[in-house]
Amino acid sequence: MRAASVPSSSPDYLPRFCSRTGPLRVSSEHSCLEVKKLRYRPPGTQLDLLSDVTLSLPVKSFGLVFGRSGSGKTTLLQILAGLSAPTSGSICIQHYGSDGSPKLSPEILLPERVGIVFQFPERYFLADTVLEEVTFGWPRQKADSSTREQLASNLQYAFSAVGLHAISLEENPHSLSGGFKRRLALAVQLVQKPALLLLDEPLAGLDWKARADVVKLLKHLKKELTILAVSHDLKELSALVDVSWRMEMGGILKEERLTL
Ligand SMILES: Nc1ncnc2c1ncn2[C@@H]1O[C@H](COP(=O)(O)OP(=O)(O)OP(=O)(O)O)[C@@H](O)[C@H]1O
Repeated sequence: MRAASVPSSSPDYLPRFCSRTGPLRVSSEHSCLEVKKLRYRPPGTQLDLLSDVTLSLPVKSFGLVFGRSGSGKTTLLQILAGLSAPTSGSICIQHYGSDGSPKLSPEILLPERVGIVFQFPERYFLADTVLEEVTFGWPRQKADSSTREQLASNLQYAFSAVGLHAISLEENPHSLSGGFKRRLALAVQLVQKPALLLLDEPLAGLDWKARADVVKLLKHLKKELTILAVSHDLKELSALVDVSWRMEMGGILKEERLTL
């Protein structure tokens, strides 16, 4: 739960975040995705693509990273998704008590708990049917009954979360409309029940109707999920954004309120 705006004299240990309505703090028991001093220098280079990136995103909220092309936004998502190892720094979930102090040690966020939807995800569809696309890589014969039940329940959750019920499971993913392809790409990640969902330009390449549908869907999803998106579509996503950061050239991240 988020409390109203607090005076600047509030203790530093209370996590604050920037929103469209001004500085807010989280006042009851809560958890945050916390990225601390993340630095990334690709092996064999002398160039830091990310420089001491630090951010805090309350769970079940929507964070947005924006900034110029080439500033390092996609690199940040790739590191958070575990696709490349950071040179230094940490990525954790920290739980806080109602007094604002950390409870227990931070929980390291493992890559298997992070879902990522790349830009133009439909280009990476592999299967001939919607069902195969969502269940790609699942155990076929050897799963025991409790695993099968869990997988079925995850499938139900993912389809219901993205509103894919109207689509036949036998449909070819490539024959879906642009908006439904994007829903399918989200379902492929949601079926893994991620603790963090990363989105790279979630509206890119969609027509106005599909863009509005995806915004509506993300608004619904953020009630249950922690979402961090990278986008240039600030105006359309602004209604969803709880915290925003500008990525500057050299991979320097600064919290900054959206001004539209
Ligand atoms: N492995 C690498 N080695 C060296 N430079 C790299 C490597 N990967 C990316 N870069 C460079 O790092 C910079 C940041 O790239 P990145 O794709 O993260 O930027 P971006 O902010 O997402 O850009 P865009 O908005 O155009 O997608 C770019 O200049 C890119 O060319």
